[in-house]
Amino acid sequence: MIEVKNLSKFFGSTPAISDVTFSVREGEILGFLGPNGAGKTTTMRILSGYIPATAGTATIGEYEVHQHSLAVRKRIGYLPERPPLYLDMTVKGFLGFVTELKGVPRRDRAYRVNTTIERCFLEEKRHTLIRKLSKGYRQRVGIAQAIVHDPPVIILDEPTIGLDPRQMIEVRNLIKSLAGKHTIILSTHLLSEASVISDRVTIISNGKVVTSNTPDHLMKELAGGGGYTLNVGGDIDVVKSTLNTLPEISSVTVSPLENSDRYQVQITCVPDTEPGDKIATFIVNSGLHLYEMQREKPTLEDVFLELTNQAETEDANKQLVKTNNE
Ligand SMILES: Nc1ncnc2c1ncn2[C@@H]1O[C@H](COP(=O)(O)OP(=O)(O)OP(=O)(O)O)[C@@H](O)[C@H]1O
Repeated sequence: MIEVKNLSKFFGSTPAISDVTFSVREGEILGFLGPNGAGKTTTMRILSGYIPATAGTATIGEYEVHQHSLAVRKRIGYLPERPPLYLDMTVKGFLGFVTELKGVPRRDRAYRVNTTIERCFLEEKRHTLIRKLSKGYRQRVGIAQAIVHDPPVIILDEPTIGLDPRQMIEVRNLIKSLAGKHTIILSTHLLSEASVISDRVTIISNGKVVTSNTPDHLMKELAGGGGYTLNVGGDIDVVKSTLNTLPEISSVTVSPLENSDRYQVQITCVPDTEPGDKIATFIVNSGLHLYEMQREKPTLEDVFLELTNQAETEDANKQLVKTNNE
């Protein structure tokens, strides 16, 4: 549905994004995740037809966004970081006005406004002036203005920024309820947000895509299979070498616990394996006491920090080589 190929944007001689490539399938939610200044807003603005790219292409359906910016604007709903709301209008009045701007035929306007008010849970605020709404409600109106013309594609730039935790959950649930019928790109600097809402996550750092995958795959493939921490008693030497031969285990470290005859055993697993039962049975059958066993799973947070740090270090190294060569 959305194909972005080798997209770059320079502001003067500074690249905001370089060679950005990713795609989004129909009905999917893609989380576009990156730290501040990574290039998220720049990419969203190019996709929405607001600014041209310096190089590369972006297509929405069959339309290249720059060549067919009018056709593209009809097919997308865009929520910029700061939603363009008219504070002196009521929710209903404003959404009616947006349907006019977006070229919705007159006969369909009331229906579109009413359905959107319902979908965005704005019924009780329908006649309220926007200036009197809380930030959470304003954000819902921002999303409502993006979807009121029923576009197949929705682009949301940091939709929960500045909201309190309850409002964040409400807005996230609203976004999730839009998937399937719409294809959604959502930019965020919040890892937890990207992983709970998105079907797939594209991580961007320093203007470059670092990786794209499902939240589950990112954890499994990039942070390894995690492991187990055990607290055991008995003749540890007997099991240490044999544990190592289990195909699901990549390493075993044993350290004696202070003031005790017990040991802490740290086991690292091969990705995509869950050998917990096997390990426990093995320890107990070997005549050892198993006092405690804990699964240590890598978090997406670990992956994110590792990937964005790697990208920054690589960029810094390249810059150093360039400076040394000059
Ligand atoms: N109009 C502009 N002129 C000059 N530089 C810009 C402009 N817009 C963005 N940049 C630069 O491009 C880079 C990417 O900015 P962008 O706003 O796309 O990042 P972001 O990931 O959306 O960050 P944030 O989460 O802080 O909004 C930054 O270094 C920024 O300073």
